[in-house]
Amino acid sequence: MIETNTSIATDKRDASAFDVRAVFLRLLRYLFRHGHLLALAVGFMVLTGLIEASVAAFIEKVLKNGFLTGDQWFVKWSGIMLMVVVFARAIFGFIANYTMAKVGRLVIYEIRQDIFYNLLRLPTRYFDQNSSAKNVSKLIYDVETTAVATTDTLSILFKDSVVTIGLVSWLFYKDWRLTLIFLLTIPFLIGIIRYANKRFRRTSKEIQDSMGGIADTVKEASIGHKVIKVYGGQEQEFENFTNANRFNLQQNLKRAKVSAGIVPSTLLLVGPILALILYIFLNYLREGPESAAAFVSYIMACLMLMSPLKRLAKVNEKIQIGVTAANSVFSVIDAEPEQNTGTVDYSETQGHLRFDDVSFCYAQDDDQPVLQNIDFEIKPGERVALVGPSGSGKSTITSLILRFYRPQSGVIRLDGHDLNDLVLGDLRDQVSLVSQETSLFDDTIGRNIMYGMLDTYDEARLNAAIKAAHVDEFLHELPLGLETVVGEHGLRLSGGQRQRIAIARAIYKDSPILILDEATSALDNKSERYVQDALEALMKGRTSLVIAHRLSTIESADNIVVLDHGRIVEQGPHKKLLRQGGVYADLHRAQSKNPGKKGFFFWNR
Ligand SMILES: Nc1ncnc2c1ncn2[C@@H]1O[C@H](COP(=O)(O)OP(=O)(O)OP(=O)(O)O)[C@@H](O)[C@H]1O
Repeated sequence: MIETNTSIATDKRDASAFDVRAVFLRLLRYLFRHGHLLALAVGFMVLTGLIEASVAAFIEKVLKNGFLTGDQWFVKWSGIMLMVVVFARAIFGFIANYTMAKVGRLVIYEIRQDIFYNLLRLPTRYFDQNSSAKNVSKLIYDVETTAVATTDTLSILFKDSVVTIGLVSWLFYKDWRLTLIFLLTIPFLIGIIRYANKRFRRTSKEIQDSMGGIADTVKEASIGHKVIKVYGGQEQEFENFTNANRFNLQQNLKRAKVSAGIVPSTLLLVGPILALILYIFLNYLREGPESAAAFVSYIMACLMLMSPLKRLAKVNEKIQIGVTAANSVFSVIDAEPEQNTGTVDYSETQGHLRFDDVSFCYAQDDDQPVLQNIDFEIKPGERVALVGPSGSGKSTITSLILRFYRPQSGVIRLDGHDLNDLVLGDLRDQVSLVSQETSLFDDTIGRNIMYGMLDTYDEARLNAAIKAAHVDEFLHELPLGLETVVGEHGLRLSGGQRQRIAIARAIYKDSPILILDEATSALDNKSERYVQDALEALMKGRTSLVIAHRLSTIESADNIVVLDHGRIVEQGPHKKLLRQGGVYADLHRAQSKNPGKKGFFFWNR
């Protein structure tokens, strides 16, 4: 929650720090991709506007030709004329509204496509800094707001402008002096709009951020619902949610106040002017019955002008809302994707990995690097184990191999090539990862095992992976077998079952380099033995980097790299390290006395 508040506070300062014009033009470019539809919508809006604007003239005709002079032709045909006009208005209105809505939906579709396309290519750092809930909020709320506000703006600009121009022309035609008086209100209207603009831009940005805050809290409460129950965190979570929800309410109320204030302010301006017009008409222009028709038509036109004028007065609100949401949306589309400048096309690695004096920190301004002067190698087919207390940098080393991050200094080489020189996709094709958090997708077991490799479907290979990872042991108990959908994050499976699916995925991928991070931690003893056997077989002949908290599983490793505080404190095979009598030997002794303990709780510092 503290984080949410902080980010909101930071964003407050940036609320208007973007180029509104540039964002608006960019938004228009999305609309102009559907130029033909837009032209159709605008064309019919103009026609609809013209029809609406002609109502005042028609009323005058009805009063004059119908009531005063009793023109027979008019009396006979006026009903039909009215019907034709109403029908035309209905049909034109339908075409205009539907086509504009279609343009809006297409823009929403395309912006979402662009966001998600880039999201899949963003560097890991982006996800470290932006919560998934905020991304969801941008994709759903901000995109919708952007497109709806933009299409609404266009509708107002084209239809209401035509109605306004039509009615104002009619007013000028009837009496240009009175109309000039009426138009005196315009500069004041512009003043009100300018004031509202500023407020809107700020509150719109804050509303978007508060939506992200709400999404964050709900996501955390859903994912952590068990912890919340066990530790009685309901009150704390509810308080977090209340804060986010209240902030959202406050910002919405601020916006509503400005929004609700615009129309009354315009009415306060226009009211006295209308009274003045009434006074002038009744006192100076009242000449015979014809002037009554002209007066009714004139006042009608003035009153009819109110609605489009009000909407035009609020068009800036729409633009501000749309542009602010668009700015948030474009920030994801513009976020720089992972650097993939490598040119070495390297699809057949021998699996020789080497760290040369590698140092790394997550944030540039960190005083203490997370990894310092890391030097070790894994020759083709070798197995190297990383051990060390929690936070010593083991997972970070695996992240660097997969190039989720780049080291600040030193070089990591694969078969002599700097990893940065390799084509990113090629590098990752060479590596399989089974990590602590098993990432399963809400899809079937079969598709989870072949994730990203569906085009390589090979039944025999799939069955072999299922067998080797002991997935078959629980598969036959599931009525739908491989077609069983695992639920979000695989929540409908046990931890051990999830991990076996992840191992099967790695086996199916059959890549020359393996990274196993706590690969068997979620398995019971029986399954673990089976899986350990499967992994042993799998690791044979492959370059493997294993992070295991139980030393018993890595005794046979070719090299054991012992880390502490991001530095290698010793390395060598199991026996050598025991003989050396250093930290590894201490740890081994401690774990032998407490075979149940898996972690480095008693790490000797
Ligand atoms: N994405 C990140 N952003 C900033 N700091 C991070 C990030 N990931 C890890 N760290 C920090 O880097 C250090 C090393 O973390 P790492 O996950 O590599 O340790 P580890 O040895 O794998 O720990 P464990 O055994 O608990 O998994 C820790 O201090 C951690 O707080």
